[in-house]
Amino acid sequence: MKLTINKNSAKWMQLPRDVLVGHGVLEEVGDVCRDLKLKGNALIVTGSTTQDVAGKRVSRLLEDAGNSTETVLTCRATMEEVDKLMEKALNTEATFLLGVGSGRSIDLAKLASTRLEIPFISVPTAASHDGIASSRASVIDNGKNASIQAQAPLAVIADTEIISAAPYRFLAAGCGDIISNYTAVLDWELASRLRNEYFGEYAAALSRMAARVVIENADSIKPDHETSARLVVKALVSNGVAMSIAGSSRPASGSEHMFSHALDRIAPKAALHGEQCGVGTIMMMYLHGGNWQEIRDALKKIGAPTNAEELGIEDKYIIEALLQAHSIRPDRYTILGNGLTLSAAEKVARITKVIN
Ligand SMILES: NC(=O)C1=CN([C@@H]2O[C@H](COP(=O)(O)OP(=O)(O)OC[C@H]3O[C@@H](n4cnc5c(N)ncnc54)[C@H](OP(=O)(O)O)[C@@H]3O)[C@@H](O)[C@H]2O)C=CC1
Ligand SMILES: O=C(CO)COP(=O)(O)O
Ligand SMILES: [Zn+2]
Repeated sequence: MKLTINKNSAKWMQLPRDVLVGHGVLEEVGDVCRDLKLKGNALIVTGSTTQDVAGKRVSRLLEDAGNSTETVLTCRATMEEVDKLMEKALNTEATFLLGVGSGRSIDLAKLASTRLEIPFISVPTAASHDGIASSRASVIDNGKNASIQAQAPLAVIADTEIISAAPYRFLAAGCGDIISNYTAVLDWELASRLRNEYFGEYAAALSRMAARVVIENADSIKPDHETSARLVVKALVSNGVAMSIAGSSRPASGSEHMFSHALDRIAPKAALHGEQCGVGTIMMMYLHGGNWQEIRDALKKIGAPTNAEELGIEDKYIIEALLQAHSIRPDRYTILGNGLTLSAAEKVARITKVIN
């Protein structure tokens, strides 16, 4: 028997230590820091909207708990912003960072704290993708979108009162990111069969389970509904755990993510990450010969986009992204193989009703 060795696997699985999900848990931020022995100066990384949604409150709560705080407002997820944050953290002698907001603020705090080798806490204000609890970060580096291995948050504080009050589009996008686990795992299995790549049964099972839970509950995921926010946040946290166990993003990112990453590069105005991944999953499931209609129906029930028009992206960019997707990450083997022909790309997009 030939053994496969997980060359990508992390030497140890880095997981958040405290995960708080529920109504009003933001109030616990001081206690969480105490529990984790985080003392001294906190640097809060947030955005112009999210500072009012949660950032200012986090600052007040931490100061009440005896910490001093500085706040930095971010507007772009770039490596230059990471450098600026690191400088600010060093100048203010920050002992830990908090990312308060959605993907951009959390990723910037994640990367800056990783490089400074100090802890960080993730405080999502929207459940738009699984970066809220994972050890991956996405930023623009030298003009290109880069997915980088980083540290996992030491704690995740996901207040469902705040998350359910965010624009519903974010929660629906989070569902798209979770549903995409189905094709990500199919791609991973394929790579294991065709390339003898390491396949992690446990991480794959966890990943599939999160997607199944969201699909089975698609009817009950609704706007302004804390139970929906709680379900989606838990599935997103579980995705972060699956990636940590795998030591890579394989359980949650396959050909459908490569399609989304290609759209980010090509489309003049990209949609949300999870929205693009959801539409990608419909098409990649068709290529896998699976039940793409089930994916489409679930996304429709949730109220997430299922076609180019709903993404706000012209058909020609969908086709171009399908043609370029395989080259986004040449070392990640997927159903896209060495690439689709133009006629195959048009066929999958038409049959699955992504374009007319
Ligand atoms: N680490 C990972 O695995 C992944 C990372 N990403 C990265 O995450 C980023 C995209 O994240 P995403 O969350 O989709 O978008 P953004 O972080 O860009 O947030 C979108 C907007 O939503 C606003 N917002 C957030 N929460 C609320 C709220 N409660 N009420 C009102 N407005 C709110 C933000 O405000 P404000 O301006 O105040 O922040 C921002 O303007 C990209 O940088 C992408 O590369 C994407 C996928 C995976
Ligand atoms: O978005 C992700 C998982 O949902 C992260 O995956 P990537 O490795 O493609 O950035
Ligand atoms: Zn994703």
